[in-house]
Amino acid sequence: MSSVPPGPSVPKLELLPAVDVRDGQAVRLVHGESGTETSYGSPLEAALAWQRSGAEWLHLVDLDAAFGTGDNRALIAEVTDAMDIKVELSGGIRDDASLAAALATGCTRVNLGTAALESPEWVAKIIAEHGDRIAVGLDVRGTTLRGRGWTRDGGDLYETLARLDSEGCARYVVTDIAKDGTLQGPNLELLKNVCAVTDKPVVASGGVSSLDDLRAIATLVPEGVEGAIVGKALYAKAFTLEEALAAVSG
Ligand SMILES: O=C(O)c1ccccc1NCC(=O)[C@H](O)[C@H](O)COP(=O)(O)O
Repeated sequence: MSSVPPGPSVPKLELLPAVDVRDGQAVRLVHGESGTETSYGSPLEAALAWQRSGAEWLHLVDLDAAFGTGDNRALIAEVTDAMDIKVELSGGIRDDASLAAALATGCTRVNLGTAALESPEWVAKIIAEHGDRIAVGLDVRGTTLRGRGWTRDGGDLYETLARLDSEGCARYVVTDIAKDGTLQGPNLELLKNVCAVTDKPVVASGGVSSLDDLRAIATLVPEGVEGAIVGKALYAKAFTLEEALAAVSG
């Protein structure tokens, strides 16, 4: 009787299936641009489906809050409450009120973007207060950070990273906007470059299109990549979440 040899093993990579919410619907954008939405129905149904498939994390984004076109706060709280898994919340968390609402959902951590660029003193304060519950999203075009729903330039990636590191930021979520929602593969070079200048864990985001992309990201675990967010590829059924989890289970 023949047996199938195991494939090449890669280090375990955390996977964070994404639910991005716009106007009450689960959507995916291209390059994070407002107006490029493809709708995938109920955010709660999408999140429950990822949980049923074995996800340990959910990456949940309030796009309206990120763009400043309103918010989906009640729905985000409902989805988070329905999860038995860890939840990372992103989108429009920029002041005490939005932070308090996000943390009150019981999410595991929040992901700050614009605030890290525009309100450095406040961000230093909340990093000191909340430690590991605060991650910072470093969303870049080239090496220029983008804030306000990725619509405005917000400074240099490496200068900002050095500042946040010195303030004790626990984790970074790194997105190459040019890749986001495009199924063109992750920017591995960017991930390596960020890992080279920080000892803090990095979560990769944007562009994952295949199981091989996930395996390629997993090869960067020894350099500091901890996880990968997967959005469009799951909605487009490029692979199943079960397959993805098996591919990078270590
Ligand atoms: O996270 C944000 O705050 C945000 C703001 C504005 C536009 C997009 C934003 N997030 C997008 C995501 O986090 C995606 O879910 C993630 O990058 C997945 O990308 P992909 O796998 O390429 O669909």
